[in-house]
Amino acid sequence: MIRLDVCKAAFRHSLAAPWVFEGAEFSLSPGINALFGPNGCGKTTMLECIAGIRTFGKGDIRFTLQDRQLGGKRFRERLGYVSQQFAFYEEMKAEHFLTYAAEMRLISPRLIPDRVAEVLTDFGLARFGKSRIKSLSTGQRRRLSIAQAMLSDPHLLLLDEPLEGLDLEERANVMDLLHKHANGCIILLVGHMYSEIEDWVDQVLFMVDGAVSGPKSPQQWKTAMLHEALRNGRDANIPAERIPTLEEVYLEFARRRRGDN
Ligand SMILES: Nc1ncnc2c1ncn2[C@@H]1O[C@H](COP(=O)(O)OP(=O)(O)OP(=O)(O)O)[C@@H](O)[C@H]1O
Repeated sequence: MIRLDVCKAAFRHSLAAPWVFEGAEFSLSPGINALFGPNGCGKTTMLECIAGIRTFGKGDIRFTLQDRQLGGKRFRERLGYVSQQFAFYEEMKAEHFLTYAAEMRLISPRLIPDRVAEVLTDFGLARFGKSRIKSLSTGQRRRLSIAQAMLSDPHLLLLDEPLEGLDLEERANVMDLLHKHANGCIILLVGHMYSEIEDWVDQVLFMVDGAVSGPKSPQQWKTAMLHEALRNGRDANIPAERIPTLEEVYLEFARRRRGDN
């Protein structure tokens, strides 16, 4: 059993600042989980707090792996994190970069060459192992950034806008790769590609005005919104003649959350 619980979590940048989010409470299990919300609502901050880069002002996380709660070093060993502005050593060749990243993770030296070859192949980069990072395309770089996070086979993978700047085909490639690794790993990604990635996404969280709602599957979000629209005599801004898209559900959810009727 693998599970991440975020318990009554809150964050603010200083004692004088307002809470970015407060009372956030949700549980995630293996699969692809997406955290959606408007610019500046606190998605990156939430990932950084879960990763331990920032500290919650209130609340906590619990990470459970096979009935054992892991914290500190043991938690970090199970964690992969790719930030929005992932920094590379541009002059390094891709395989040297991965070897270096594996050494930093204290992977046993005798296992490193095979593991590096494995992730290069897994992420469709086998023929770019000897290429300098500065010569890779945006999509190849993005795949390399996720590949380095997968080196230690994490059970929790946090990805900040992993599809940013990628073309349609590359976005599908990255989502396919994530789907392949989602069995036995909690993947939490943040971004703005709602309907476009919903076929790959198992659970969705919405973050609006400092509160987190969900997780629910895209289907559950749609059903919930349709039920609510029926209950309220269809005052909702969602179509009557077809199943709403995830974008429409989110926009309606945000409108209601803000009391903007
Ligand atoms: N170092 C900082 N000091 C003060 N406020 C900050 C700092 N970093 C971010 N913020 C504020 O915290 C809030 C949350 O920012 P965050 O980057 O988490 O949002 P986001 O939802 O990831 O946004 P986006 O979708 O644009 O990436 C924003 O209002 C932002 O202006």
